[in-house]
Amino acid sequence: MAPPQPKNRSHAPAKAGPGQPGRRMASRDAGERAAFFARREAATVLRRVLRGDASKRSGGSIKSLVFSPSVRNKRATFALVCQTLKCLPILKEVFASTGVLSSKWKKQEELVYVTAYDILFGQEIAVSGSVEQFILLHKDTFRTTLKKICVKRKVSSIKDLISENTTVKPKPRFVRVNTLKTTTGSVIEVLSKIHKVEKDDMVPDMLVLPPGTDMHKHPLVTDGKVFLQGKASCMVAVALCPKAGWKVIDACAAPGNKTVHLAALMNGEGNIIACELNKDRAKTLQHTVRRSGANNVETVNGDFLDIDSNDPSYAEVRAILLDPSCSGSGISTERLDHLLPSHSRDDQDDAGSSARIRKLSAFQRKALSHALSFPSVERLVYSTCSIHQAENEDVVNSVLPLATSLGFELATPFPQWRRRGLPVFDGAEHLLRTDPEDDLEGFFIALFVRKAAADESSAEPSKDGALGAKKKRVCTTGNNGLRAFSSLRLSRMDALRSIWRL
Ligand SMILES: C[S@@+](CC[C@H](N)C(=O)[O-])C[C@H]1O[C@@H](n2cnc3c(N)ncnc32)[C@H](O)[C@@H]1O
Repeated sequence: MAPPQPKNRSHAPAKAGPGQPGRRMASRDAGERAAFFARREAATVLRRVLRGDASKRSGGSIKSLVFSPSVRNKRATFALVCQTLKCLPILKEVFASTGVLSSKWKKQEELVYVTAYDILFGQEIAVSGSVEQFILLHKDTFRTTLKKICVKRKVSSIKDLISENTTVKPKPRFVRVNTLKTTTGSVIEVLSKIHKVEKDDMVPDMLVLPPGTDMHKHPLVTDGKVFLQGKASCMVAVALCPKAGWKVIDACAAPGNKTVHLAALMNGEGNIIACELNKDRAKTLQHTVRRSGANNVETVNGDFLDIDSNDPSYAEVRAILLDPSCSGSGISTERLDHLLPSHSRDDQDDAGSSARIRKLSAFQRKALSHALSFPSVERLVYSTCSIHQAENEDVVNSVLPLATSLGFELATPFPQWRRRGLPVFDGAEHLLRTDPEDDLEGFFIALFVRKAAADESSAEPSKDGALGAKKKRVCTTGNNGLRAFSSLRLSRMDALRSIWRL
């Protein structure tokens, strides 16, 4: 029976020599110490993940919990948490049939699971922690039970047992070049020395790397020259297409990936007000803004709904990006939710989850109506990373009478994109959906454009067919290969045709 090997573990297995391990920490070798601490860090993260999952509250995705500043050995912790989660149903079955999990161990069951995974399936480093000793004491019983489970399920190895429900198609790694700090050309030059790098054919400054490419610690990322942002997420700011110099609100902004993307699209010119309700997430937002080098972003820790749209300081807001809290059902694979116990219970449509979606969509409607009330807004993007109609088409449909009365209409971002909104009302074809099958996450984008602004912009071009003597920065969400903000002399009609396909 071949045990599965851990992936991406930075603490290499250390061979315990005769006479080892010593009883005191000081005498443990580096491998033992690393394993000892990694198990405890992983257990802390696992507890938060499982509690969030059990209560149906989002306690944060596995990734966000692992990559929080309090976790020191992120890589090892991430690997250990994911591997333990993959094995969790089997481990629970083993503990249930052996009956060794007394109330004493149940109090620290996450550490028991992590250690059991690590000693039974991962690295067999025996250290003198009490949980480690407990697992070692029963190791042979656990192995015998595992063999019986394999026989019962008719699989030849534990590896097969574990991969039964956890295999996910690998996706390319998308990265966005932060043009406030560097150029796409220079990033390609650096990355192509070690990876196959391609330019995305639709989103400017987006690069596509092979699945599994780990960029988390790459200097380009830590220096803020590159952001690890998915393609669908990047389509949102490109769809909004704010002009350099505009005043823009990012209404629900943390962690700030779209805020700094907007800043880059605006070439750092103009003013972005990035609003975030949650205090801790507002700090993350500030950190993201600092890392990006954007100096036209003002962060506000507060409720977007409390911003008075009639306050003269917001009278010049021309564009709003509204990416509110949502169920995250479109990025559940990315968030590794398929590893969570609730996923396997197939309770996605139970009463608790419908109530949660109803509550979210009520907030989304309120926030979208509020965004529409800003007097000078010309362009407004509403986006979610949800696949639920209740958070997407239904929200847009419910505000359409208000939007129409205020002079807005739906426009078509990325007209060449095939997958549009669910056909549940006239005009849903303007909406955009992305799907995990497109190798992306499940995102939804609606673009509202104020008719007066569109009409004014679509006035006949001047005699030379250009926007004016000066080169204008023009945003396109159009055809393959076009840059989002190319310094091109485009005729007004051409520009509008490719940008705001109404
Ligand atoms: C989906 S996330 C935004 C992700 C962000 N746009 C990005 O790309 O990095 C939604 C955020 O909205 C915040 N939020 C929720 N309600 C809010 C409100 N009433 N006002 C401001 N922010 C809010 C949440 O705390 C959360 O950080």
